[in-house]
Amino acid sequence: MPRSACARTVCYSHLWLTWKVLTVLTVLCVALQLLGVVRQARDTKVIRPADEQSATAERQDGGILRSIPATLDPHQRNYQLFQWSNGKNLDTTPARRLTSTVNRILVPNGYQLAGKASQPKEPNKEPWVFPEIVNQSPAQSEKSENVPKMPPEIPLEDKPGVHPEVVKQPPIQRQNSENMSPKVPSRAAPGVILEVVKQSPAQNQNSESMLRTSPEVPPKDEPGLNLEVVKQSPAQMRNSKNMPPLSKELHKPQISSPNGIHADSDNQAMIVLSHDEVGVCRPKNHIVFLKTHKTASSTILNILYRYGDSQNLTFALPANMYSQLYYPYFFMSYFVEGSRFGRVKEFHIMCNHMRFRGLEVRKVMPVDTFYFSILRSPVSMMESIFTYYKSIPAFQNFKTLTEFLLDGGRSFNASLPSNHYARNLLTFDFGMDSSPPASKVELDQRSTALIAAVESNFHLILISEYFDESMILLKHALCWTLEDIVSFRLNSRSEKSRHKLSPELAELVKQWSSLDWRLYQHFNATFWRRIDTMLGRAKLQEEVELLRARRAELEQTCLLGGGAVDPSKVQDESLKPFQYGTAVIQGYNIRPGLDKETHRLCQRLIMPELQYTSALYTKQFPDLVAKFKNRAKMVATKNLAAASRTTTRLSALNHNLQTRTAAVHKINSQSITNGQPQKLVNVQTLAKDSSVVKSDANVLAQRSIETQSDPSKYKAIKHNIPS
Ligand SMILES: Nc1ncnc2c1ncn2[C@@H]1O[C@H](COP(=O)(O)OS(=O)(=O)O)[C@@H](OP(=O)(O)O)[C@H]1O
Repeated sequence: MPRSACARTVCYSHLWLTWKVLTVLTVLCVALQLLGVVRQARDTKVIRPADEQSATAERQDGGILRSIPATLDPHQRNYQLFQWSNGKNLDTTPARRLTSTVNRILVPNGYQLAGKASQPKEPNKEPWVFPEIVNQSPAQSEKSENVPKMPPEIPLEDKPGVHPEVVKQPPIQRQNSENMSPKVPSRAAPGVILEVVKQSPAQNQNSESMLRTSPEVPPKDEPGLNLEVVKQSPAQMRNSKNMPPLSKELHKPQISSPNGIHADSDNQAMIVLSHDEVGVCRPKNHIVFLKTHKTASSTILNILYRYGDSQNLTFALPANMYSQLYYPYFFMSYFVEGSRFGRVKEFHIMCNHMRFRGLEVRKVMPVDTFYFSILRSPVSMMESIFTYYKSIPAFQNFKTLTEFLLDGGRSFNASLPSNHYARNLLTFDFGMDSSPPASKVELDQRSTALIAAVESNFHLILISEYFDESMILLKHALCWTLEDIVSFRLNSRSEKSRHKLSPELAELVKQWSSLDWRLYQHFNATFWRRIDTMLGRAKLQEEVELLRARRAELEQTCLLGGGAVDPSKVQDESLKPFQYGTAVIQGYNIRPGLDKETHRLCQRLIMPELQYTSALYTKQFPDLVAKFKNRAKMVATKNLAAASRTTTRLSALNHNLQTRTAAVHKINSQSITNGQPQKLVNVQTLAKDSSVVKSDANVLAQRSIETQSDPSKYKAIKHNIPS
């Protein structure tokens, strides 16, 4: 073969080989790509509901659920990954999330419980993170103009008794603006139906009951479980026979947890919450209680205060000795005293009024925090609100709630300060948009979003109408004792300031606060399902009776007259409850002659919110209180000096005035003698000067008296409502 032909053959064979290899590689690539597409499609199908829920919740809750900022510290970041991780066996609602993380409860991704660090991780339980959770969303950029940049320091020189928020408060309308309000989901609305999809097969058996109580189903047309619950009278509530019908879960086989609590085998959230890996019931000490308004929340606050106080736990108290966490602003971590500069290393309990914003709360509280709150029927709540907040613009011009409701909102201006109290207050407190939905479709979408947001941020929602039952549920959730949850009814109106609403007016309230009504209906139903799955009615009734017996015993021991009295009859001024609006808030008198220990216990049981908050603040921050007192003293001294200067000026002016008056009189009498007109105008000017100086002196003197008194009283204005 000629050399050239030989070279060509070699060359072709190489090319041929290369071509063949390339062809094989191409085919392989295409095959791999196809495989990838198929797998992705399958995965997407599996995860879509949860994905949609977390993504939609993020959009809906208007700042409660945001994407995870890269700037968060690893501790916080890990918690968030835990919160919204879309693991195969994790769920977004706290209860099921907990169920699916047995032995690793409330431990973020990658974290191991103490003493278990060396344990191998269970790969199938390792939650994986959905990419869009990590990427920052546009919603992440804070709408900071809606919240104060720093806790507004109270300049003591400023108007005494006036809460700075009254002055600085932006129109509530701004807080409800689109920026902060949850967006209505564009994709399939999350919520109950999606939850059913995500449930375990056993849970799915109960999907019928879940769907029945879904907010998608109009409550009016559905005489289901929740309505039966709602319709009960207080007398019925006390009788177990009249409790809502048992939900299906009760008929399923139950297992006993190590401490004897019965629980459904596939729904162990409550057990998991309070038990560690070896099943030991450990009292929970990291707690957030969203203190909603007019829902018996002050009674719960007292329970939490007593528990934390007796165990020397640290409360996340409002900065600057406020009584609320700068409500109605959206909560910011720096509203908490000691949260800045790492002054307080660990907070245990956060429970003062706030407008909830989960992301900010989680910056303050540890990862294993238990979140709970309480709801009350918007109907009885509205009656209470109207009496208590009578001075807000919405109610000012109406003599009765009936008149207000019959007006149908014609004179209601949502943008006026404090008017948020008048409509969908629960929704507002949970940090959501409380403006009324424009249509039934919007109501469906927004209430679904609201419920989803509450479910994803809270482990337990209690019901005020079933207060004692709620306390039993809470006791098990926190692994506390009966003694820990016993309480006296606080912040309660006397009978004479109560007005019963007719069924027709009750219907008007449900329409007026339609979001709150949906929220209440949903959680009323889930409350009873919780009872059925966690305890069973018989056990619940047994424990409720024990609780009531203990309360009766304490009432006999502690209370003079055995019960509540009107504020005018409260003997110890320091234990008088805060009075507001046209409500008459009752208090208690302690029986005399008690031993020191019992007296102390009784005193704590009846201590109203403001006084207890102030006492805890003083206990936690004695140095700051001393500073406040010093500042108050300094301001008082300054004011006194100013007042005395003014008095000196006043007497000089008076003297001057007398001299000038005498001079004017002299001129006038000469004028009269000479038959000329009097120059009275001079006298009037002098008198005016004198009265101005006098009133200045009075203001300063009053201010100095006020600032000399207890600074906590000076600042503890419970409600930020202009008088
Ligand atoms: N244990 C118990 N069970 C049932 N209801 C109770 C309980 N304790 C307090 N209350 C009632 O709760 C209303 C006061 O609620 P809050 O303390 O949340 O009010 S506040 O927002 O802190 O001002 C107030 O309601 P009204 O009396 O209707 O105004 C209280 O009577």
